[in-house]
Formats: sequence, C-alpha cells, structure tokens
Amino acid sequence: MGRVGETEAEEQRICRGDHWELRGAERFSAVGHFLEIQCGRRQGFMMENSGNGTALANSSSKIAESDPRNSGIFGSKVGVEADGAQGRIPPTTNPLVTPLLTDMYQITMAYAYWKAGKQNDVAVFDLLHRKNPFGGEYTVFAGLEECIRFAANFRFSESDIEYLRSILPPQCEEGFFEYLLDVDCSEVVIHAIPEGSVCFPRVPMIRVEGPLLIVQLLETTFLTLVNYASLVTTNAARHRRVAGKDKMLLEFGLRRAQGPDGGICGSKYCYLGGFNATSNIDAGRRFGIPVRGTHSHAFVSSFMSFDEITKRTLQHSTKSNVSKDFVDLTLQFLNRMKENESLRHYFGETNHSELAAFTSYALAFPTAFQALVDTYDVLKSGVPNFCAVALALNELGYKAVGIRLDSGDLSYFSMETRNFFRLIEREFQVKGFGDMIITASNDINEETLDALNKQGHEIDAFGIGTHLITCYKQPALGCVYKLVEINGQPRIKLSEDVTKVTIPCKKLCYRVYGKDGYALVDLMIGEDEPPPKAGERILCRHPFSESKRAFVIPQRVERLYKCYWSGKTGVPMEPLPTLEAQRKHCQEELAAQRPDHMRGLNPTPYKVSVSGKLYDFIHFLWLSEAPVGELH
Ligand SMILES: Nc1ncnc2c1ncn2[C@@H]1O[C@H](COP(=O)(O)OP(=O)(O)OP(=O)(O)O)[C@@H](O)[C@H]1O
Ligand SMILES: O=P(O)(O)OC[C@H]1O[C@H](OP(=O)(O)OP(=O)(O)O)[C@H](O)[C@@H]1O
Ligand SMILES: O=C(O)c1cccnc1
Ligand SMILES: [Mg+2]
Repeated sequence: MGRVGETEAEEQRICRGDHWELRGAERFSAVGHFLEIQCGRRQGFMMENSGNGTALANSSSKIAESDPRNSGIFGSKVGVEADGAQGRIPPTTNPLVTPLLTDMYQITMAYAYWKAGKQNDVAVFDLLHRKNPFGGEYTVFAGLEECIRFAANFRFSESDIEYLRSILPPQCEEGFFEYLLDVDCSEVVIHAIPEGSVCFPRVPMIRVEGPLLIVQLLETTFLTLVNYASLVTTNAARHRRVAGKDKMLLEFGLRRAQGPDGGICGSKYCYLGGFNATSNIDAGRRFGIPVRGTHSHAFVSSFMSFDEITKRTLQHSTKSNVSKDFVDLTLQFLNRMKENESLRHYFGETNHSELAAFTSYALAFPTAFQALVDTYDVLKSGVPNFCAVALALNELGYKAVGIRLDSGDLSYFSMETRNFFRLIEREFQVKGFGDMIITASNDINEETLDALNKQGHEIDAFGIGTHLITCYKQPALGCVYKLVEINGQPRIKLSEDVTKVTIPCKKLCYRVYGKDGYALVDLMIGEDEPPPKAGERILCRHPFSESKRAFVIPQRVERLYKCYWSGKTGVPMEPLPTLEAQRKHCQEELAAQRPDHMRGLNPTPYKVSVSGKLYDFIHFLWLSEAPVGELH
C-alpha cells in the first residue's frame, strides 16, 4: 500500500467542485459502474456517504487494496461491456454460492444419469413461478445476473469432489468423480427475460438448455438466486407504487434481514425495485447504491446535559472570521421561539438533554443535520429543539436537513411538524424552513403507506426495514425448475392441481401489445412456430382452460427472451446491464403496465396464453401420459 496519492485509485480520483468520483472503487462494484462518493453541497435527505469526501475516499482505496475479498469476488467488471465486447464474467457476489450450494439429490441424480449414460442427453429446463406474490398480479424478475455469474464460473474444486466422495455411498465409481471435475457450463445455453422485467406466472423467466447432468445441477442454486431476489424486488416495487414516485424510499432492513446474505441481497434488490437508497454500507460499496442514514435513540439518550459538549464553537460556513458558541446560540434561538407570540402556545419547557444531543450532532455534521425527534415527546420537545438547532445553524450559514419520526401517529405528527416548520419560516424569515425533510419510520408496510395517503401526511421520505426485507406478508416465492424437453422430445409433469401441470416443449415467449399501448397477453409458442407479428391475427389460448381463448391482432410484439449465456457455441450473448440500467428498466416496465393489473386490491389478472398449436400439443401429451383409470 503506497502513500496517499500513489495508488491507482488515488490517481484516478477526480474532484470536480463538490463532486467526487472514486474511479478506483470501480473494483468493488458488481457490474462495473462507479461508486460515487458525493460530498459537499449535494444536499441529501439524510446523512449521505458524504462528509469528508477525501478521508472517505482514502480509506476506501485502502480497503480495495488490502482486502483479499476484493481480489476476485468483487474484483472485476461483469464480463460484457455495453459495447458487446466479451470478457470474463466474475463469480457470484456471495462467495458461499458454489456448486456445493445445492441439494443432495442433485448429486445423486447426477451419478445416476452418469451411470445410465444419460449425462449428455440434451435437456431443456424452464424456471418459472406459478403464482404472483403478495396477492398481486405481477412479479418483478430478479437474480439473473447472479445466475449467469454462477453458470459462467461453475466448476467443482478438488476439495468439493473429495467431500462429495465422502457423502456418497462407497460403491460409487471413481470415474464419476473424475468426470465431475471436468463439468462446466461450456455446453449450456441460457435464455431469459431481462432482469427487472415485470413477468407473469407460467411464462418461464429463464430457459436453460444443455447436457442433462449439468443443467440438472443448476436447479437448486438458480432457484435460491432467483426466488428471494424476485420476491423482495417485487415487494420493493409494491411499496414504491403505494408511496408514490416522488417520495424518497430508504431501505433500513439490514438488522432485521434473514442473515447477512438476506441483508446484502435485500439492499441490492430493493434498490432494483425502486428504493432510492440503503442504510447498508456494505451494499453501498458493493453495488454503488446511495447510502443514507440518520441517528438512533441511543445517541439522543446518551446525552445528559450541555456540560458534555466540550467543543462548542462553530465557524460560519463561508465567513472564516465569524464563529460562535453554538450551544449559546441554540439556547438563544430556543428562548426567542418561546417568546414568539405565534409559537409560544405550541410548547413549554423542552428536554435539555435532547437539545444537548441535537446540538452536539449539529456540531459534528453542520451540513447534514437531521434529528430523531421522538425520544421524549415529538411536539413538545423534539420538534422545537430541532428547530432551535436548525435556526442556529442557519445563523451560521448552514441549512439543516430535517427530522425523523419513529413512533406514534405518523400522519398527525408529520402534519403538525410541517405547520410548525412553516410558522418558523414566517416568524424568523428563514426561506425554505417550511420545506425541511420529514422522514418517517417504524414498522411501515404497504398498508401503512396506503393508510397514510388516505389520511393525508407531510412525510417526504420513508425508512422501511422489517416488512420490506423479510417480505413479511409472504416469505417465499414458489419459483420452480422443470424439465420441458429431452433429446428433442417434449416432456410434461402432470398434477391433480392444474396450475402445477408444466407446459412442455422448448418455447419462445412474446408480449403482445394492443391498440392502447398496454400489454394484452403473454404468448408462448413452440420454438419451431412462426413468431406473432404486428397486424397479423393470432389465436391465444389459455393453456388449460378450453373455453378461454381469444383472437388478437397485435399492435406491437416484443420477444421476451434474450440469450445471456451461450457456453462455447459462439452465439453472441446479451450484455449484462449495470444495476442502474436494470433499475431504470424495472421502473419503465412497472410504469408501462395497465394500472388495473398493478393495483393493490383485487387486481385484474393478466392473460398468459399459448398458441393453438401448443395448446393442442399440451393436451395430446397430457392424454398420452395420463394413465386411464379403471372403475370397479
Ligand atoms: N397515521 C397512521 N395510520 C396508520 N398506521 C400508522 C399511522 N401512524 C403510524 N402507524 C403505524 O402504526 C404502528 C404503531 O406502532 P406501535 O403501536 O408499536 O406504536 P409506537 O408508536 O411504535 O409506540 P412506541 O411509542 O411504543 O414506540 C406502526 O406500525 C406505524 O407504522
Ligand atoms: O421499523 P422498521 O421498518 O423495521 O425500520 C427499521 C427500524 O429500525 C430502527 O429502530 P429499531 O427498531 O432497531 O429500534 P427502535 O425502534 O427502538 O428505535 C429504526 O428506528 C426503525 O424503527
Ligand atoms: O439511519 C437510520 O435512521 C436507520 C438505519 C437503520 C435502521 N433504522 C434507522
Ligand atoms: Mg423500531
């Protein structure tokens, strides 16, 4: 580690006025976009990853060089640049994701396939969900990039093989283990809908083709990479829809997440689903997600009195010859507020230990002061105390950010607080004071957001943890991975429950748009069928319900699959977009859906259909595979 200024990261750091870009930090970023450390005048809602940009940048570059985890896992850009040039695809974000992160039965099946000489049978698997989560009628697909990273780097190590040898029966032949050592995804082809797309039940999100043994081995890992990712992205998208597009949504879930991986993935996919920022620093560094934060009740209650503030002087933000005793200044403003005719009815004696805490925090972060106001009493203490400190900051040329509410009636408190801010703006002639940011947290979920909207509120930003990251309303998405074709022969899985019957064949999927510009139906066809075309009438059939069918004249047709991995076959693969691009795509997709499919209560189901030819084939295969019963 060289001295500051000598590292590559250091050389590439560019300071443009108030905006820092740490180009070296590109090495942390999952998909090759730059982590931006922004500081100075960019006013955030909360404490950002700001403050002393230089110090932060320096420490980040140190981490980059010294942290062995950065050598490979977060080390390089994703394999494919936006211009299509192909490079190495890095491993999965989580180093726990290896070929052993699977179920035992995948390995026993692999052995049995190998024993039967079926390992190279050409198989096609579909990864799909059968039901949308949270009582909704849509799902946002996520986890693809991690699947591609996994497939691209799929290899058993010697020690993996040794472990497998130890858990399989001793009579398993050595040749199998030698074979496994050479298994990779070089013969595998993966098509998928783009990450961040809105998708619907039965339409496969991913189609995996290749030698039976290896594509079978991908099942469990692909499912674990897609299920939670899609569930939590959908959850975030649903929270965003209810909150409204102008609200700041902050993901605060790490402490409540299902373990560290739940926390890291949760932060990433909530951002994908439309959140603006996370409190999770590691996710910020890894994925370039904006990081935000306030402070906790502990900070407020750790103060007893002003005596604890030893360095009381604050210098003016621009006038270097002006500095004041900030504690005295704050107390003066509190007194002026108390004496003010219009304000005096609102509060009496405020809590002075709280005021000491706020004052101290403002001394630490004069450019980013935000206070948690509900430790003692929101309206009688927290808000007036905050305002006294904010007015003192204003006197010295700084602009406070706002408050956070973390208990009580968030509608009422936010509206009362806004009124108080506006009164202060009027009485103290401080322009913009009334618009200060009000952030709310405390067990917020879709229903709370909806209730707050109905009651009216003055909240600008929501900090949401538990309900978001744990997907409290529905803890799992039921994506499955089903064999649909082997050696060119379509396969079907029957079930008493018709929603569980699989749709056979290697299929192509299209989204068909109508006259009003909205998607009408998703259509699956056999790979050898001609694709639907704009202006040409097609028959769309419900896959299992005979009477449900419609002719459609598409206004526009969108092919849903792109090829994201093509082993060594030389087929050009689709570049993996940056997280930022995925997020933009997700927002566009969500905005483009017909509103009645998206609404919270009793949404209209979206139509998923098959071509007439595929319908006939499904039912032919169904009849030929279902045994005819005998009645006695
Ligand atoms: N106006 C509102 N309408 C609907 N729900 C609200 C409103 N304000 C707050 N909530 C929600 O009501 C719940 C209140 O939580 P709870 O009953 O635990 O009280 P609390 O305010 O946290 O109390 P405490 O002071 O003990 O922390 C939270 O889930 C919060 O998001
Ligand atoms: O409520 P959530 O949506 O999960 O959001 C995260 C919560 O975590 C923090 O406090 P924590 O609950 O840890 O302690 P506190 O509520 O006692 O401050 C924060 O104040 C939020 O309330
Ligand atoms: O920064 C915050 O306010 C925060 C972060 C995590 C959890 N609760 C609150
Ligand atoms: Mg809480």
